[in-house]
Amino acid sequence: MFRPAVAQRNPWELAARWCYGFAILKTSKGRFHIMIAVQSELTAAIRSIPDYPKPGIVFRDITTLLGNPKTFRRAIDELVHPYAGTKVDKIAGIEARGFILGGAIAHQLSAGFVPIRKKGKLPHETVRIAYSLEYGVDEMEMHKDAIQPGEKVILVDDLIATGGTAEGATKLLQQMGADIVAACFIIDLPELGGRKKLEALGVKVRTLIEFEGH
Ligand SMILES: O=P(O)(O)OC[C@H]1O[C@H](OP(=O)(O)OP(=O)(O)O)[C@H](O)[C@@H]1O
Ligand SMILES: Nc1ncnc2[nH]cnc12
Repeated sequence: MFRPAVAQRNPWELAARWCYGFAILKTSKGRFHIMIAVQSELTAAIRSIPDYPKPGIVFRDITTLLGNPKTFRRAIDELVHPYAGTKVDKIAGIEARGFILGGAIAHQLSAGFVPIRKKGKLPHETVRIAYSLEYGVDEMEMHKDAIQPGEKVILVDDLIATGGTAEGATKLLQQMGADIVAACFIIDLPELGGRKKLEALGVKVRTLIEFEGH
């Protein structure tokens, strides 16, 4: 039977719904403010080094963020919170800085950790892929038995620039049949278009802060 949406509802139910909506609004607004504060804190904790490793590149050095217990914890908490309480089987970390973040995230989510390494470093049977990055080309690999088909995996690295590295890692994981929940980074260099590369492969991208330029 047709029921007008509002008129026949109990006024107490309407009031309860209104309060609930207000609470959500308040909470998300609160979270928005917290996020801006966290973003400034994380941005300030990163050291920028011009012309490293090549002229024209501003190297975004996260060692300063990692060395500060408060900002290291904040970054990990922010990367973890959307997945807290959800089932994640493995965190795949990209060598080298993705290992530091990925290990901490895996611990928080009670997930396993899978290293994606530069070629020639892993001792057992591997799958390998060539990839290009902002300042060169290389090859990366992972152990063939590191991921079982259908496992839920989060890919982690410190920074996405051209997206060549993360794209290579995504392709390796997809080859192994991983169900990639998301790819997470502290830093995005949006002008270099990495996010779009991953999204074109059907991967959700989550980043905490952005820097202009290279
Ligand atoms: O989006 P892209 O253009 O591919 O660049 C991003 C990659 O570059 C950096 O690693 P780097 O290659 O410098 O290796 P490292 O962590 O071993 O120093 C960074 O940690 C990412 O892995
Ligand atoms: N500008 C940059 N800073 C740090 N790591 C990077 N990897 C690619 N580009 C980078």
